[in-house]
Amino acid sequence: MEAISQAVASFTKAQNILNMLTYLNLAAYLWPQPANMNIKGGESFDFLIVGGGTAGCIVASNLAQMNVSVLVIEAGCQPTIDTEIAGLFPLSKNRNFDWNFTTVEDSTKKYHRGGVTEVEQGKVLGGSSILNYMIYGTGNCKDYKDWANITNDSSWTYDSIFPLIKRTEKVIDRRILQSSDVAYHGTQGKIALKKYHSSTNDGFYESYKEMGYKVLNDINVNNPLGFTPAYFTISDSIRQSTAYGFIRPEKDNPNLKVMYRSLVTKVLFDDNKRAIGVEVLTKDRKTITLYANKEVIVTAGPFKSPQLLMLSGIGPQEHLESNEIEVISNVPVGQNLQDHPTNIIIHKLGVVQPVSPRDPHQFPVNVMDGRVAINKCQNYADYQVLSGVMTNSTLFLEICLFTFTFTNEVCARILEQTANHQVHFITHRLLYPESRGEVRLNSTNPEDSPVIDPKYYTNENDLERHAEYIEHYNKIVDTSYYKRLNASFVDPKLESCDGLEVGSKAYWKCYTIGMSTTLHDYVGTCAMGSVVDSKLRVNGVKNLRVADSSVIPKIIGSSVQGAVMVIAQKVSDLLQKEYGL
Ligand SMILES: Cc1cc2nc3c(=O)[nH]c(=O)nc-3n(C[C@H](O)[C@H](O)[C@H](O)COP(=O)(O)OP(=O)(O)OC[C@H]3O[C@@H](n4cnc5c(N)ncnc54)[C@H](O)[C@@H]3O)c2cc1C
Repeated sequence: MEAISQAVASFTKAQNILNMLTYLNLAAYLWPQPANMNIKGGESFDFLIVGGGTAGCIVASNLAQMNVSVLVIEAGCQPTIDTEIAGLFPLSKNRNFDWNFTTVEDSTKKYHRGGVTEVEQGKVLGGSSILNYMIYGTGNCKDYKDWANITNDSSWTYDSIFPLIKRTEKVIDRRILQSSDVAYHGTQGKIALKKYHSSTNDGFYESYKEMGYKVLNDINVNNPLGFTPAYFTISDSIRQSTAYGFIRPEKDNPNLKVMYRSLVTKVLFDDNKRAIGVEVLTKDRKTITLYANKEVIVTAGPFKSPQLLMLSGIGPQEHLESNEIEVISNVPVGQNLQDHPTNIIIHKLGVVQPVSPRDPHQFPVNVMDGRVAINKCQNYADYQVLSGVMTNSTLFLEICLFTFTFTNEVCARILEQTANHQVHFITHRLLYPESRGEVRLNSTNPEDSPVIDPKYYTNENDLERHAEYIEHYNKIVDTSYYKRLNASFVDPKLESCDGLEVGSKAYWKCYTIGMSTTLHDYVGTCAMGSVVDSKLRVNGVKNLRVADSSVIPKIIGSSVQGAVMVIAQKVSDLLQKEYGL
């Protein structure tokens, strides 16, 4: 426990130093200057963008280049300098640019601080692309075929959206650029993508080959299954947030204005249910009204977009009426919440390693990305494994305690068993969960957090499948490389699994729940096909769209930020066409 106290103390100290840096706002020159002082209530803009997050920055930048006036209203601040340094991402948690949400009490989070999931979400220009883990993926053909089927709109198939992926990406990885895999990526976009190649991982790739999996230069629609170095939204050690990639180059564009620390509290409608503007609680706590000549675009993320719609009268009738909100459109806002249930697995490697110093400019682990299908004829994965070697127990504790918020006891028990050894740190995700959670209003106060209930594993199949897949992956401990390393699975000795034989089916089920966590891939709460149509227009009203992670109707088979960027590019094209811009 002494190691835990030390880790907590050094983590807190580092965060305090960074918080002091935040006040100096050293990176302010990179971003649009705050328009707060110049904007008075009653003003109008062609487009109002609610939330300058991952999607909002792309939409705002695209529209501003089309010669229309665009106002981004962002609840958070300008990005601080430390958020740009890729390796500092674990320190972003619980800072003032995180909404600091928590889920309802959750029986799958018994071994987490507070018995809940701490849900991080960016409250800053760039949104969650400022504090995410920078792993990049766009899903596979099946994902977009599912979206096209749900919306009955073939413009969502992979072939149709590939130009949007290509337009966003700027692959800078030399091995991809020199291979035929480059055909599946963009090289001229605004989000630079890099892979970390490291000989440390060679033995693991040997193990994967021995298990019958492909080791690939790249995972893409041509080669959807196998293991490869993960893509990161990092270039020259700098996080490639959408604020950095899309807004920074437009910072002096007179068409683009940004209000910071300003919370949109309501979308306003005329008698014909046409969205005409928004009500805003400004930084100095004045309530003002701003108008949209053309449309209001909501890009406030998977929790705040549904909350704002419900506060504005768009949502499930019964829930709105119970909150005494006048119903403008009765649609299932807040339902259909999805995330990839994620599990942590630790393998102790028989390699003793002196603590290696950390380089804040590098992602702290060389991550391998694996996509595995149980049925080898299937062309999409059932589970994804993101893993890498940790050579530093301080880093392990930081990730265990703060990133994944396991209890001190669980982290200490793992540490005891792995002291001074390298560990293979594995995150194992169920890619296609069937459970559906929900987001509800806590109250009619827009400053309150919404109620978040992910309902992980409430569909029995999810638990059965995830436990089976974890057992399936864990067979890696029988490979020659693992034997040579004298490597072994670390049992976290969860009280709820007492008496179960390690490796038995019952054990894996118990383990799956006990060690479950999240990588924050929340989607689906204003889903296409039910809340919005395939052109992202909110059903039952006019001139209002939602265009962020919340419109994803079915979660994709990879990390989600690439798909969020696709959605933002798509809505920009739709607006350009519809308004002849
Ligand atoms: C900690 C973390 C790690 C992650 N890691 C990865 C990863 O490695 N790879 C990956 O692909 N995905 C990852 N994700 C998920 C991915 O980052 C998100 O899915 C994506 O960024 C969501 O984009 P968005 O535009 O929907 O919302 P956001 O980017 O969250 O943007 C919403 C914006 O709206 C603002 N806002 C909200 N309400 C209001 C309001 N009422 N008024 C004004 N402004 C408002 C917010 O402050 C925010 O800036 C991670 C997410 C988190 C939180």
